[in-house]
Amino acid sequence: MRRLSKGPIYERCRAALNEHIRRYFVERDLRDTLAQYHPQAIGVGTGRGESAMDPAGLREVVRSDLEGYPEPVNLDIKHCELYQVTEDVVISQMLLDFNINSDTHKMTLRDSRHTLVWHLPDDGDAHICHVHVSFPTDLHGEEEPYPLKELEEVSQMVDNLIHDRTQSLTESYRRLEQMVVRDRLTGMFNRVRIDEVLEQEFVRAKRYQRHFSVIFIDLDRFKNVNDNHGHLAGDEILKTLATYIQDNIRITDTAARWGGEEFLVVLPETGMEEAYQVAEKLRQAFEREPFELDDQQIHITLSLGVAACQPGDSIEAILARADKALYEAKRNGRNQTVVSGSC
Ligand SMILES: Nc1nc2c(ncn2[C@@H]2O[C@H](COP(=O)(O)OP(=O)(O)OP(=O)(O)O)[C@@H](O)[C@H]2O)c(=O)[nH]1
Repeated sequence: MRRLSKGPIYERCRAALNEHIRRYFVERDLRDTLAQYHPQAIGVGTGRGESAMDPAGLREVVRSDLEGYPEPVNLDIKHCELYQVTEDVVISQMLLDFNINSDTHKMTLRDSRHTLVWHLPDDGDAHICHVHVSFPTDLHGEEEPYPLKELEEVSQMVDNLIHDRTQSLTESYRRLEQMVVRDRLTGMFNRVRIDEVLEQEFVRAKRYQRHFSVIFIDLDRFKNVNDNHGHLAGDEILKTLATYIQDNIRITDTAARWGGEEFLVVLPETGMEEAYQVAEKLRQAFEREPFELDDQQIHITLSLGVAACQPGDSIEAILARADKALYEAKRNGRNQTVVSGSC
């Protein structure tokens, strides 16, 4: 634990502490005060003991304090120190004298110690994770009334808790993202993700005068497969094709299920000629792959349409050309690759 006297962490924590003093002791505003507490904040003293070991308990103590005496509190901050515990956890410790003197309340408290554990995330506001208040009147013998050491342990615990929560949030976010950008059946990216990739590729190609190509891939006479062998068999073929495409493109290429039995591959840094070769390699190898359906071996073919980004293009125009090329491939008898324009 290191005492802070200057630097960005010091300034940030000092500003948060000043704000806390204003909200808690001057404004006495419950909502604003509670907004500075981390949802998992616990604590409150006095002495060594803690009276609120759960977040709801702590909030209740704050509420009854502020509602019990809503007037600004006269206070004299006699001493204030900040200690850094970890990269984003700081402890502030203040020694205060209070003086409340109204018609209904009269109280003077000297040398009250307020210790707060702050979490200062890189990407968010500072929050109070732990509060400890102690009054010297609670001193028994040699007992340490301001247990910094213990708070260090508590802050470590809070730090771990926040770390765990962040991890589980990241995991939930990842799962959610998977649900949003992945196709349920094949596990491939869906339209949402490929649209983003197209956008990025398009911007990059335009800015740096680079090129890229796209390939539409469509199963031939797939309806027959569904009709003759059932929808589940059709699903298996879609899954096989998805894996097959993934396994046969470069790591820098992105493939997605565009919809139904149609797939799209985006190939950065790839001109028409090269994209055509990729498409043909996929087509020829897939044609050779036999499928075992209802004790029959069948071969399924692909039709492919290729287009490359040209100067003055738009994403819609590139996709429209690739789609037109695919349509040509179907019209010309299927099981072939057609490029839009010349290679
Ligand atoms: N099993 C299965 N079939 C699907 C899925 N999505 C689309 N299909 C089927 O894909 C077939 C597409 O039929 P069509 O558009 O007539 O195309 P096609 O039979 O492949 O004929 P061409 O494209 O002209 O060669 C339909 O039978 C759809 O039901 C899916 O998720 N699973």
